[in-house]
Amino acid sequence: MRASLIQIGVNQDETVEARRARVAALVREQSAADLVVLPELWTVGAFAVDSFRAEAEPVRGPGARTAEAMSEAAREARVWLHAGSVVERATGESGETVLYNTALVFSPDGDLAATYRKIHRFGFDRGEAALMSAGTAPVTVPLPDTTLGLATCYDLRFPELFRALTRDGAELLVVPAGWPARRAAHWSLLARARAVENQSYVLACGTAGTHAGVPQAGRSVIVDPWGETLAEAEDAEERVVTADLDPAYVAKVRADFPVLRDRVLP
Ligand SMILES: NC(=O)CCC(=O)C(=O)O
Repeated sequence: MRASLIQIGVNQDETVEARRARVAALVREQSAADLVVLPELWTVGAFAVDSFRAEAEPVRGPGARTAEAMSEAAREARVWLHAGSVVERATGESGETVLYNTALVFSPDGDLAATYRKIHRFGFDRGEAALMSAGTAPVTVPLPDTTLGLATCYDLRFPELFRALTRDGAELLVVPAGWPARRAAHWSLLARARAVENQSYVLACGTAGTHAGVPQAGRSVIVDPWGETLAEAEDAEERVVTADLDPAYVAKVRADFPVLRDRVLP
């Protein structure tokens, strides 16, 4: 199974509309892959919090511009597409507008197979944490040969989410992100840690460029269930990171070194 992460350059000299069209073309170029992954909030920029409200969009129906473009790109390339995340505009219980940081997964037929609303919002009391609502449910997505577990950026710091995904059957943990260069060391370390402790592949796709004055780490990485790095972007330029994964290797690592069996706490 071939996985390609597209480390999108997110710079504010490009309009969201132009970036959406450019990214759709990049996805279509990846027709040799089985699974393509995009980063977090690549339309607007994960740190461009002042634009979140204006760029929010539904994930289905009229006005779902990113979902529509990504569905079409997945169908044309015939790939599973984790399209990163968008600022989702939804309606709350009292009819008010609420925003979520929502990841989208499309099948090779272009169907929206799953959505995941980011559970851990970044910013402490500001930015995303103040503007967006939190998701509440871990999400796994069955593929023909494996199961994806979904997490987004800051979620990477919360091992209990990954353990819940593993309990739910995940074997490929997919983490779109807009991770800043300043904390690049944490990114690489945590991606490998989540792979080793869950004996899973980790596909962690960051952004390139600088948005809202925050230089991005890039360094998208694919780690195998033994903690070996299979492919990694060496910098924060826009590039594609590709590796061949063997879904059966997850079961082999878990059987040969059965640490998950020794869990004591739930
Ligand atoms: N967009 C994010 O979730 C950023 C997370 C981050 O900067 C960090 O965890 O450090």
